[in-house]
Amino acid sequence: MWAFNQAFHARRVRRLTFPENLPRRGVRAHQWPSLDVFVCTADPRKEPPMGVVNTALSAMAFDYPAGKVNVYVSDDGGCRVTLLAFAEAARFARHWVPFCREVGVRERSPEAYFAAPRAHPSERDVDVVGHAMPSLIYVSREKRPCVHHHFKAGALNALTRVSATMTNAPIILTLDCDMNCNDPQAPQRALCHFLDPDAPPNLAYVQFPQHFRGMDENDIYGCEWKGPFQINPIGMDGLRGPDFEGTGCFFRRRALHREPLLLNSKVSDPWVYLYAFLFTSAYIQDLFIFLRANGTIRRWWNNQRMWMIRGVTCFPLASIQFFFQNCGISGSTFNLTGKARHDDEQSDRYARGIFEFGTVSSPFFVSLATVAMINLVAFWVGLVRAVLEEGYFDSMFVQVVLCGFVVVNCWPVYEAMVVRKDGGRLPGEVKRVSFFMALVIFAIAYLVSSM
Ligand SMILES: O=c1ccn([C@@H]2O[C@H](COP(=O)(O)OP(=O)(O)O[C@H]3O[C@H](CO)[C@@H](O)[C@H](O)[C@H]3O)[C@@H](O)[C@H]2O)c(=O)[nH]1
Ligand SMILES: [Mn+2]
Repeated sequence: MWAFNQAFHARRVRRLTFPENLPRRGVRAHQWPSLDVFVCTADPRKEPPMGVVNTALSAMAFDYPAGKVNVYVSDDGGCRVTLLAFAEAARFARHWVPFCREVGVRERSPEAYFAAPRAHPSERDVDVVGHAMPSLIYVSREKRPCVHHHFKAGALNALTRVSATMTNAPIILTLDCDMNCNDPQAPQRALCHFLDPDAPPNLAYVQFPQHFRGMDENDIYGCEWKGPFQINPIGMDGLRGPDFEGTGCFFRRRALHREPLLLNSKVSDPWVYLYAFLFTSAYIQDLFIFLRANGTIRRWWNNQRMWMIRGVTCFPLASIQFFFQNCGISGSTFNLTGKARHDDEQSDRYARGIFEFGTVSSPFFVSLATVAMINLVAFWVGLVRAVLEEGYFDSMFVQVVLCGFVVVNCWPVYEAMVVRKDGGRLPGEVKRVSFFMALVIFAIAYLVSSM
C-alpha cells in the first residue's frame, strides 16, 4: 500500500489559471466555445428538486457569454415536480442571472447565496429584456424493463446524444444534482487549460476538485475525501493526469467520440516509447535466448513468424474445436498428421525452404490469408493517408508500424497467393474465401468506425 501510494507524491503539479489573460492571448469572449452543462438527478425524494434547481442556476450564472451556455437537466425520475420546479427556475433565472452579473455575486447557487450572512445590496430593478439567457433543457429518457438503463452513466450517454443534436457544444461540464458551482469563472479556467499551447493536444478533460459542505467540525465520518479529491489528483497530474471524479469535470466533446487507447497513441505520447521499448526489448531478449541455444538469426526470424501464424490459425481453431466438443455439439476428432511422402516436387520445395500451401484447402490457410490481405491493405491505406493527411501519421503511427511488421512476416503468403505457379501455391478456393472474409471484415470495420 505504502509503495503504491508513493506514486501520488513523486511529481505533484499545482496549476494556476489566469482567465484575465485569455483576451491578451487573442481569445476574446465572442470566440469562446459554447458550453453544454449536464445535471443529473434521479429521485425527487432523495434529491429535492430545489437542490437540483440550485445546481442548474449556479451554472446558468457562470461568467460566460450567456448565449453560449446550455444547461441540460437529466431527470431519471421522470418527475412532474422536478419539471415544474424547472419551469419556475427558468423564470427566476431571468432575474437571477443578470443580478449575479451586476452585483458580482460569487456564490451563484441561490441557496448558498441567501444562506450566507451579508449586507443586503440595494434593491435593483433588473432589466431582463435584450440579454441573451442560457438555455435550460429538461430531458427525461425513456426506460424499458428489458433494457438496462445503466444509472448515471446511461443518463450521461443520453444527454451526450441529445445535446449533440441540439447544441453540440465542444465543451461539456458534468454535474451531480447536489452541486454548487462556487466559482463563476470555472469555465474560463477550464478554457485556460484547453487553449494552453503547451497542453497536450489530446487533453480530454479538466477535472475540478469536489469540495464538501455540511460536515461536522471534526468530520467524524471522514466525508471530506481529501485524499481522492484534493491530494491524489495533484500527484496524478504529474503522471498521466487526474481521474474523472464523476462531477465538476469539463470534457472536450470530441474526446467522448474516440477514447485514446494504447493503439491510438500519438508518436509524441510517452506511452508509445514505453510500448516500443517493451516490444523491441522483448524481441531482442527472445533473439538472444534463441542464439544462445545455438540458433541462427534466420531460424529465429522464422520461429517468431510461425509463432504469429499459429496465433491466427491453429490456436483459435483448436479453441473453437475444444469449445464445440465441450458443448457436445461435435464429437472429439483426431486428425491424422500427414506423414512425409517422397513426392519429388514437394520435398524439393521443402529443401529450398518454400512454404507448402497447396496440398489441402484447409481452413488454416483461410484465416492466415485473410489476416495477410487485411494487413497489406491496411498498411498501404495507412501509408497513403499518412502522406495525404496532416496529423494522420502522428496518431496512427503505432498501427501502421504494426501492420508493416505483419506484412513483412506475411511475405511468403503473398508469394504463394500471387507469384507462385507451383503445386504448393495457395489454392484458388482459399484465395476466394479469404478475399470474401477480408471484404466482410473491412465492411464491418467501416460501419463500426462510421457509427
Ligand atoms: O439512475 C441514476 C442514478 C444516479 N443518477 C445521478 O448520479 C449522481 C450521483 O449519484 P449519487 O447517488 O449522488 O452518488 P454519490 O455516491 O454521491 O456519487 C459519487 O460517486 C459517483 C461514482 O461512484 C460519481 O458519479 C458521483 O459524481 C460522486 O459524487 C446524482 O446526481 C444522481 O442523481 C442518475 O442520474 N441516474
Ligand atoms: Mn452524490
